[in-house]
Amino acid sequence: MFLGIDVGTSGVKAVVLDEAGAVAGQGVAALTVQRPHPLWSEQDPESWWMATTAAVQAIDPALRRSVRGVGVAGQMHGATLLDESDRPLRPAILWNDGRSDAECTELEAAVPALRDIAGNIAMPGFTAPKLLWVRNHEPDVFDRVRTVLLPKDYVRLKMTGDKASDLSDSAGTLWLDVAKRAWSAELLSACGLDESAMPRLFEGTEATGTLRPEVAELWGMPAVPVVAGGGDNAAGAAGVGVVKDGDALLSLGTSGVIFVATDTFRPNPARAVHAFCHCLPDMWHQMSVHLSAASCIDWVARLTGAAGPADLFARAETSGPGTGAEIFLPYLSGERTPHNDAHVRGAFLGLDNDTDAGRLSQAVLEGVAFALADGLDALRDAGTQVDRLSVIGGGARSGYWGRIIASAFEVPLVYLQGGEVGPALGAARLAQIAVDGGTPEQVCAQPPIARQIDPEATLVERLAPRKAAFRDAYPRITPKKGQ
Ligand SMILES: Nc1ncnc2c1ncn2[C@@H]1O[C@H](COP(=O)(O)OP(=O)(O)O)[C@@H](O)[C@H]1O
Ligand SMILES: O=C(CO)[C@@H](O)[C@H](O)COP(=O)(O)O
Repeated sequence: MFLGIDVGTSGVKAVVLDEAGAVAGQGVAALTVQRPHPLWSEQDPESWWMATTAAVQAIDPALRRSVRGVGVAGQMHGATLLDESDRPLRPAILWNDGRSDAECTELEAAVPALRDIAGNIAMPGFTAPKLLWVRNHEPDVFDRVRTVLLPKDYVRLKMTGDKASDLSDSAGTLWLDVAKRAWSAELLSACGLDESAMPRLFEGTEATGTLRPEVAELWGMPAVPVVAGGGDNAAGAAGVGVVKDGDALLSLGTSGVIFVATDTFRPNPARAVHAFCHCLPDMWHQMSVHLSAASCIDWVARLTGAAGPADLFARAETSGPGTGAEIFLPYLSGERTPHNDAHVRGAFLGLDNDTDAGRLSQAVLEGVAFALADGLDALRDAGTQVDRLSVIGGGARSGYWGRIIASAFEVPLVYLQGGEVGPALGAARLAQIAVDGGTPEQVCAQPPIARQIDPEATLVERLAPRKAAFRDAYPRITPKKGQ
């Protein structure tokens, strides 16, 4: 048995895989996001640790006793700043925090080679500009920073006592030389840091330490090896067999992500396409990243008084896809791909006297699909072909949303067993490689197909003018780009 842990934004998911690689048990524990000021998005690192323990303890004790290795995955980019005693100095600044726009400009000016080394535009979601923001705005905190960790690596520190990370997650800091798979002294020094503040780097398939005896006892399992794991998207890719050049997935978590595995480092920062290491050796990936995807489901459910995602989908279905006048722009936290705009905010357009909760809900499902379709186009403009997508994340629970997305993309969607908990599944598979051996192709093979959703000709036709109206709307709602 192998345990995989995913420190997501909405909650921690823990799964146990059996010898055949199937999900034998799982536990979840919710997390909340704090937004004390406009543009800010934070979580308390201690809440990750408490939720991780709760999620693991929710798994059947008999399964836990059989665990032979643990893998960790998690939300990327979050700046977790520790003092000399490894205590958090402030709440972690998350991947969807937009406060560090000015510091992105500062960083690009300080290191003209940044886009070549890091493979990406400096965007506020990444870790490096957040550190510059702390240096500029909270110098007392900055002076006391001894270690910077990513969310899953803070949980690892609590699990094993080791400061370690994998390359897929570390690439999202903007301090990694992504081609060389090593920290870049030049990028670190532009933020007043050096390698002594950074965790040791491992491939995602390598063990980084062993569960501390007191944690093993708390979790009811042996003191087993802990593997490096991956950022949630790369680990999700390992979970659903996105391991060869050109394999692709769509993640419908708090964020929406289109991830394409590549066998070489192919930076193409135009239109905010990301290029990072994969969590598998000698592999990289490209991504389009959308800051609000399934989170919009929870948001509109709250707004319209729906009981939760399932109720929301039932309401949306009553109005039917592609029929309303309403258009939704899902930029509740700003957007990365393709706009790189931390300041844009969401909007509903085309409201009329017939607008009701069902039509608003339907517009939200379509608006997220159109934003993701913009990301797919950005990847295609970067020369990347996508012929089909495996779906992972909580949003994979809805076939109705899948119909809308497949037709907005004009690309088939494949749903694989365990896809809803893909990053945790992948983390467990990486632990299996570290403990039992085997190649990524063998251990991280594609799970059995649960269903496939193809584009529907009539829906493609109905959505096309709505997608065009969506695209026209962005310049009109943002003074920055629309002037
Ligand atoms: N039945 C459902 N249909 C569609 N989406 C759902 C359903 N149940 C939960 N979700 C969505 O799943 C999201 C959480 O997905 P998850 O992959 O766990 O995100 P994260 O990793 O960011 O925490 C929630 O925002 C919620 O809207
Ligand atoms: O910022 C990114 C990727 O660059 C996000 O994908 C985060 O990694 C958060 O993931 P979820 O919580 O939505 O799974």
